Amino acid sequence: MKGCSLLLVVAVALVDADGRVLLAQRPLGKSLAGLWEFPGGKVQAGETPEAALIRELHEELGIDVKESCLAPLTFASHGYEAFHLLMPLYVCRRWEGTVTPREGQNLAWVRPTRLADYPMPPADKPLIATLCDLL
Ligand SMILES: Nc1nc2c([nH]c(=O)n2[C@H]2C[C@H](O)[C@@H](COP(=O)(O)OP(=O)(O)OP(=O)(O)O)O2)c(=O)[nH]1
Repeated sequence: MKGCSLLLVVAVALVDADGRVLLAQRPLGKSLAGLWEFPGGKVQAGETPEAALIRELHEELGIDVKESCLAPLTFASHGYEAFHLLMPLYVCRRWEGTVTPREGQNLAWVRPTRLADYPMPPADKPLIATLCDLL
């Protein structure tokens, strides 16, 4: 394939005490607007995936997560038009603070078996089965 750039994005399945997973709706004006995704974002140059995730969770949701509370779960690999997305998905059941939509995004706590009710980016759809099996 010619000129395919790899984009590294890190994301997390935050799981609450009832076993529900947090989804965030992508705001209007962004790519994939309106779709429901796992919190996270792009890994910046010089950053580890874990550090990027901890930073994004603080910025987007106002929570503090320790690296030891992040466990690798699975990953997405998906070819979008403009780039190929490689997205490790961690699981996290422990954090400090209250989940708050700091960027005005809609949030939903969703049972794994109901994830398919929420329209997600194409990269995320194959992750649902794994979440149902492993959470
Ligand atoms: N955080 C997150 N991003 C996802 C998921 N699924 C998926 O395809 N993505 C894509 C959407 C974006 O192209 C990229 C994440 O970029 P980002 O969230 O940090 O940046 P952004 O909204 O400004 O993205 P963009 O408008 O520049 O495309 O990964 C997901 O479950 N969580």
